[in-house]
Amino acid sequence: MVKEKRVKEGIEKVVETINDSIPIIEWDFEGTHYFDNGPVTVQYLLVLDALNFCFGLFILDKDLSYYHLALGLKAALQNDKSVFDADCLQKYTGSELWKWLILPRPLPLTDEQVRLLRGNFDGIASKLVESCANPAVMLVALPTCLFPGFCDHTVYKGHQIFLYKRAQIFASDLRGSFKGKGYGEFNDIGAITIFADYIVPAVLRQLGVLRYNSSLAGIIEAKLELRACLIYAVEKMRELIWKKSGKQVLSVDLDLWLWSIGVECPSLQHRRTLSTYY
Ligand SMILES: Nc1nc2c(c(CN[C@H]3C=C[C@H](O)[C@@H]3O)cn2[C@@H]2O[C@H](COP(=O)(O)O)[C@@H](O)[C@H]2O)c(=O)[nH]1
Repeated sequence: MVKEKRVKEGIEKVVETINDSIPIIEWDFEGTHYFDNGPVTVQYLLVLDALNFCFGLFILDKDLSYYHLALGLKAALQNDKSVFDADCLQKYTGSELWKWLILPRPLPLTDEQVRLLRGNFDGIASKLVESCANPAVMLVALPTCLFPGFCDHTVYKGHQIFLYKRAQIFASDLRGSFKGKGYGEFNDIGAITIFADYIVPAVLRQLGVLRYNSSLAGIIEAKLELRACLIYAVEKMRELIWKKSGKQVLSVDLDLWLWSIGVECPSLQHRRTLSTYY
């Protein structure tokens, strides 16, 4: 599916176009996220990223997107500051969730989403963050241990592959939201890779880095390969920028740039994916 020489050519072209540095996109450029500079924001982000999947289910409903989730949770929190307390989270049912998110219609699979929220949640997300010495690495490791819904790994041709999209987004969201301070202070953010969803591979395809036949997107194995190739290509892109200019760009910044291109390009062709992992 991916030819290394072509990937290399595609990456060289992109790096040349952006003049060895990536366009800086501000976190929450859309203005959709809750922020109060304290532990409630951490709780909000953990709940958000626990549910940050399976918008692919709304394949028949183009009006619903990630933004409905971010805004719905924000509105719920503005209405009641205790809405994400652990004892409340324990009680929600799937059908309660969609009413609570003020969505125009019921969401499929919400019972599964709520089950994942309950997970091993023993209360306070900010304490989880405070307990991590190397926050980025630990914040990917801990949720994947504590919450089965974050365990975005699979076996591929006899090898276990770890992608951990949503756990990594949680760490990156903390950093972005708190602007690198307090709960968002990370000394190891460089350890995080790009977040392998179904939008950024399509952006890299549009930019000429990845080439694939869109009919492949229906096959589970091909989807996994695509997500893995995305991570590979972005690591190569960072490497090339480093070699050419000595600049150390972060995958989280590359992600935000590429993701923002994807969500702001209505003509971008990507298949939404039915998965609780991404
Ligand atoms: N690679 C990558 N994928 C991301 C995000 C985010 C959230 N980023 C926010 C955080 C701060 C920023 O300002 C952004 O607002 C969501 N997604 C994924 O996209 C898909 C949305 O599909 P649709 O249902 O069509 O809206 C879905 O799989 C969702 O999990 C990201 O950052 N990177």
